[in-house]
Amino acid sequence: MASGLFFDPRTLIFDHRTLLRTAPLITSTCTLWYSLDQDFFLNAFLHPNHRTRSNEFLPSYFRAFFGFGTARVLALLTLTLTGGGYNILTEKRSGLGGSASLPWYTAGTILAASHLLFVPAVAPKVQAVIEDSSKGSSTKDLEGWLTIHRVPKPLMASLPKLSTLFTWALYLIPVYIFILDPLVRGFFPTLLAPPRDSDLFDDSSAPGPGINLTDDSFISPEDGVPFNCPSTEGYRVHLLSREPLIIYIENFISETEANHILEMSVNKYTPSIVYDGQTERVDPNKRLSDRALLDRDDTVRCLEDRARAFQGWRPDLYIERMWAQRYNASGHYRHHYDWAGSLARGGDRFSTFMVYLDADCEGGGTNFPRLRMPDGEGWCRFLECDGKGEMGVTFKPIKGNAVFWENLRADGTGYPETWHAAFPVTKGTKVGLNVWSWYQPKRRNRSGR
Ligand SMILES: O=C(O)CCC(=O)C(=O)O
Ligand SMILES: [Fe+2]
Repeated sequence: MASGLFFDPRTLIFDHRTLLRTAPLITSTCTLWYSLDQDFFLNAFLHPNHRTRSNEFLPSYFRAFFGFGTARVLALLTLTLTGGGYNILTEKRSGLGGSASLPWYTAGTILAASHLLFVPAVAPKVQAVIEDSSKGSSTKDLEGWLTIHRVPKPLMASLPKLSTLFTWALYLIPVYIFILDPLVRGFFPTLLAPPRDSDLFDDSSAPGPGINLTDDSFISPEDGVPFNCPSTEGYRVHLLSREPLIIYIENFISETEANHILEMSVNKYTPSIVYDGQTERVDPNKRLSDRALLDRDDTVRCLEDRARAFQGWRPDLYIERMWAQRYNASGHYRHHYDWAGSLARGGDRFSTFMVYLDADCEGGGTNFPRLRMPDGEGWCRFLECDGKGEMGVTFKPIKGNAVFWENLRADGTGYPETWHAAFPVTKGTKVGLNVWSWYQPKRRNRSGR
């Protein structure tokens, strides 16, 4: 369970996992540094002014130097392989959030292990220096050994060998993904902020390719069609986080409503798609589920109404047409944001209700790796509390309940903490309902009217 053990600015994921994620980078940095130092200090023996005395002195120096040197290199390599292996295993086990970093940890660890392949090449040269096999020209053997440790001559003779450099660079990438990127987003949100509303919605500018919030195949307009809602509504709310706002809602939807939606969608499912900013496609690796667009009957209109009321009938919010999402065994949705940073293009998903319509399953929790586990024991009714090495907060799918969160800050930038996933369903079926509210500020002219 995330405990804030290591580093915890602004509730990002800085805990003991952070330390373990950075471990291979730290040890491979030490190896790189050691390699640079070794090259620097041993090269002094090759200086023409020292060479004659070096030839005499080097074998005995090497006998003293080499025991410690080898132990240090092997210890660092063992730590790198252990750290790399640990990250590979945990990323594989979580199956999701680590997906982006898994190839880098794997490549870095394979490359680190491949350093052992150099042993047959370097061992005879080192042995030759130690035993002074050349009888007075041990600096030649040293030269041969150092060359193996460096980038080949035509490139940069003073750099350590490429595999050491590459190992280091490969481990840097997951550290960027998990630590540097969230840090930058957390502390400098304005760097990624879209232009101000007054710049965006200037009537004098030509309309760009926009998200069409008047398209009723996409948005559920408030069209005045009358609808009946049962009078027995009643949900209980529990505040998980104020910033970003995250509220757990018990009984957001009644059993009758949930069953009705399950029935109306049963014959309408098609494979879910992912959108990469340009195209929509089915990608079972990222998202394995089926989805069904819901007709706007009384039950659905009641839910739209409930979602609007829950958000204080906030102006400029538009409820997206609702989709049921069905996950069978091994169904999942990898970590993602529901927001797209698309305010500039006409709107963005301001908030999400993740409603559990059916939860006759094992697994399938909704995971937020960048949230901190709240303290109260009471949360264990709704959250996975047994740890299992997972990160952040995982909501258990419970029929009728919902998780509500706001995706956007007041300035329109997305919250990095809302990075979330549907963990794989391991048994049975889970059906979720997405209720997304789009935000589109009213167009203003340049004078701000
Ligand atoms: O099913 C879940 O737990 C989350 C689904 C989700 O994040 C989505 O559909 O955007
Ligand atoms: Fe989502």
